[in-house]
Amino acid sequence: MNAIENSTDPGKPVLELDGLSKMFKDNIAVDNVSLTIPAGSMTGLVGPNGAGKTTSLSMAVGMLRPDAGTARVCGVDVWDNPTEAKKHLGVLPDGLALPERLTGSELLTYWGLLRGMDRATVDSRAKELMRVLELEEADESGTLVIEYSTGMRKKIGLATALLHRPPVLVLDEPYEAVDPVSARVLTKILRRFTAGGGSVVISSHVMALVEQLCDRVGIISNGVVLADGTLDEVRGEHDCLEDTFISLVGGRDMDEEALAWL
Ligand SMILES: Nc1ncnc2c1ncn2[C@@H]1O[C@H](COP(=O)(O)OP(=O)(O)OP(=O)(O)O)[C@@H](O)[C@H]1O
Repeated sequence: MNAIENSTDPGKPVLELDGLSKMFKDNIAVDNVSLTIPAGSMTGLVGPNGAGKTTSLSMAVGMLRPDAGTARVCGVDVWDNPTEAKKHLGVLPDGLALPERLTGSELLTYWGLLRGMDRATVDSRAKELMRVLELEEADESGTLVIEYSTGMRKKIGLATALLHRPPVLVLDEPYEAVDPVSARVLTKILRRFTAGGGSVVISSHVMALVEQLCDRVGIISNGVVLADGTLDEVRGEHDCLEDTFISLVGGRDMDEEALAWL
């Protein structure tokens, strides 16, 4: 597979979330979320803690069954046809569920073969990913994934998402715990990926990062999408995304009396 086979007509919807909803007991975590992600775009999903970002993304990629609504990737329903849908997806979930008693490159080999990739392609891509993501040294010293730091786990998770070069990447907080040098590398990788026709959805709390990286943004709060569109559309007349975010989500300050014992 190469970038051409995996790219889609620019602007064509590649990820379509329609009316996704999820309740945990009596808590409405996600309430009728609909989002359309066009090919070649980089979309940032932002929202306060507990807003429903992870729940929405988990339903979008077939990791959590919605109570209602549908998710389609490249036209394939994620729940009706999960095997086909997952071929089009690279996913960095919140918290990795990976075999951990392997080195990074062993994990990538296992992952690639499981996805039906040929051995030579898996080997060369795994080697390159390990080098670019600066995990090579850990690999050479035989470090197992279970011994990785939080940031290293994030990077190996990204490598598994990228390995089969899917057309759509869904990454839950990919920059969290990643050092600044690796963050730059990651930005380069994601930019190259979208320049080649790929589409990316990331969740993040860092408005400046989303503003710098993404061309589209969705703001979610209490399980509801409050705004979505191009960065300019969502920012509207505000100077920056953070101002839009606070005006929609509501800012709150700590009252002077709180934590007086500190
Ligand atoms: N497995 C679960 N069981 C019960 N409640 C859950 C579960 N997962 C999430 N929730 C609840 O669903 C709501 C949305 O959580 P979610 O993790 O999607 O938010 P988030 O926007 O990703 O938050 P954060 O930015 O803090 O990671 C929260 O109220 C959370 O407590």
